Amino acid sequence: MVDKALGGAGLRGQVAGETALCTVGKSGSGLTYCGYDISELADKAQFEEVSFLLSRGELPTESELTEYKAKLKSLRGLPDALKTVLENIPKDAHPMDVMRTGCSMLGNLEMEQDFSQANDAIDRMVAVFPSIICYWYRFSHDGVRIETETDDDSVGAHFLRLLHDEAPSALFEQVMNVSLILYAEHEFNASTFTARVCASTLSDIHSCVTGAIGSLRGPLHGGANEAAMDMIEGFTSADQAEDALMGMLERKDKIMGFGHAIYRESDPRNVIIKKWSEKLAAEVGDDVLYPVSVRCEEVMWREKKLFCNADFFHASAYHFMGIPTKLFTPIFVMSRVTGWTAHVKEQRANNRIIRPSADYTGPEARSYTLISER
Ligand SMILES: CC(=O)SCCNC(=O)CCNC(=O)[C@H](O)C(C)(C)COP(=O)(O)OP(=O)(O)OC[C@H]1O[C@@H](n2cnc3c(N)ncnc32)[C@H](O)[C@@H]1OP(=O)(O)O
Ligand SMILES: O=C([O-])CC(=O)C(=O)O
Repeated sequence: MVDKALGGAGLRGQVAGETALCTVGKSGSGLTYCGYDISELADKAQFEEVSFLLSRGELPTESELTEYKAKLKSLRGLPDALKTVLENIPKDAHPMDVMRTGCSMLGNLEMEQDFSQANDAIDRMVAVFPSIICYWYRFSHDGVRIETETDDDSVGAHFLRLLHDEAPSALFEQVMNVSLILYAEHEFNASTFTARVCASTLSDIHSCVTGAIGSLRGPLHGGANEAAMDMIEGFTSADQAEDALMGMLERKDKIMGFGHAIYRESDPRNVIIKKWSEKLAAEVGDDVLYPVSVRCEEVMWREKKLFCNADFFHASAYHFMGIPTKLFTPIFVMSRVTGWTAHVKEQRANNRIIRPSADYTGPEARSYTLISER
């Protein structure tokens, strides 16, 4: 039964299915993965434990984690045909389009033949997505063909090494770890719903993920971290940021990195990434971007009761780690692939094709006029 008050545009407030993977805005700090609170996971877990949890349903034991990480390490290499495709994508392409093409090409080369192969396909995507984006980025921007098979212990360190050609500091590796955990899963958000709709037709897992990447690309969803960065780096001080923001609000501009479709008062991921952004600011000696970000947060709450979502302080955090803005949303992909694919498996396990109805608002029935008489 649809709640009329909440229903309508954007399917807001309507239940579109069941999930055992995640709660958003219900218990604990407001976000849980398979019952585990996000703040505890971000504080204590490795991203690979979370990835294992989402694909296997339980946290790994120590030996399972060791084996799982060894498997991910062994899957970081790129097939030659995929390298060729990546080398042909222009430098000015959008990195999310590179991810979309990379995932789709992987599906051509390593097709999921039947659903029993899902976990192998998922592990491969988790392991190889950082290689895909960095191989393209370094080839198109620096003119080098990088070796993507590294010995780094974590997905986050692997990504940073490929990007910067050196092992990351312990702090940077930890921030990447936290970031990947925070972005891993979020119930029926737009990109996950895309993946589930695709899965409901019994399509293959690479098609589901390719579609989801397309949905995540938009600035109202994952693309907001890049859009937030574009905005804050234009501000020269906290006071100037406040003036500019007041003007934007006056003009009714949408402020990227603020607001949420489900959370009403805060996004539990914000307090976590904000803390790490502050640590990074101190580490790199920033005295502009972090204070500017904090002022934006204060102004938005004071003026509009709008709060930072997961994306806002990710912008400064990634920037402090020397990550180019256009790679921000691909990092989201590297993480959310775990949530998307868990939903694909959940959809498959209890499937009915997703096919809602529409209220018709077009013309009344009318008869066809021959083209010669129009
Ligand atoms: C990881 C993620 O994907 S988190 C989301 C990332 N996206 C962004 O940061 C983009 C900016 N934010 C937004 O566009 C929206 O807040 C969304 C898309 C996240 C949610 O959209 P909705 O569910 O429609 O928002 P909601 O119903 O809470 O909006 C209420 C009002 O606040 C306004 N509002 C919401 N967010 C913002 C914002 N960031 N800036 C200015 N106004 C806003 C809306 O325009 C709406 O006003 P209206 O009723 O006059 O149209
Ligand atoms: O849940 C949403 O609508 C968007 C979001 O925060 C996410 O996908 O992480």
